[in-house]
Amino acid sequence: MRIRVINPNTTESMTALIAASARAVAGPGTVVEAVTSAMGPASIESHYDEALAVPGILAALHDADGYVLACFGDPGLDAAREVAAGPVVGLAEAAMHAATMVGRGFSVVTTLSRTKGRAHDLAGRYVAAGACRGVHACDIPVLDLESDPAARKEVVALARHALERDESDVIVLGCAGMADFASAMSAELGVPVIDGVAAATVLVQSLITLELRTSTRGEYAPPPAKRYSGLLQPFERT
Ligand SMILES: NC(=O)NC1=NC(=O)NC1=O
Repeated sequence: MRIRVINPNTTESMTALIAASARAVAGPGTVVEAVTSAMGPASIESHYDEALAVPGILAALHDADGYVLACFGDPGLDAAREVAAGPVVGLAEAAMHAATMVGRGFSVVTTLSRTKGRAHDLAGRYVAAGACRGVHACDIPVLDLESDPAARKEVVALARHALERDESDVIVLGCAGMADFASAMSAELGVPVIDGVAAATVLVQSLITLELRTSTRGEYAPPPAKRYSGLLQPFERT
């Protein structure tokens, strides 16, 4: 099977990080193709960035049996499900569901404080009330996670604080850029630390194995044919 892992930002080095995390959990019969969005923001740290990341995501939804949206804000997830010919899973969706299966309450450790509301909104959509005990931001910009040597230590310290403050028992990493922190953090903290890239890859792989794809019966039916003009003209559907 082929899983296309889409980095919705335009930073190639993050795509490489994401690819490594996805490939580490892919099964023997699974080919992971990681792609970088051809257009949009260098990183996604606001509603504006999320909005401008969606066209690049939609343009990448082809040539695979299933798709991972490799950004913790799950940008464009519902739109992607209307057009993709295979299952589509977001990082937050996968990580939060996995967290509820290995603990009673999880804390999210994410990047900028301004993205905390989005994480709360997604938790409200994906998991039962009370499952997400808190969302904490390290206020390290997404692209600095890779370049700042102190970043991992700060994220670990914040996760330790979150576990105590929230009385939670699982950590969800709130950014694809933290993917390579998960296993070392789990060993250091003694709790499950969930990387959404790995979780989403395994979930998409499972859905494909179960021969499950997004239902086209109702809300996720293909969009009605219509004209799109200007820069979005290539998205025209006939
Ligand atoms: N909460 C986040 O930092 N989300 C993200 N922004 C990106 O560019 N990739 C992410 O995963």
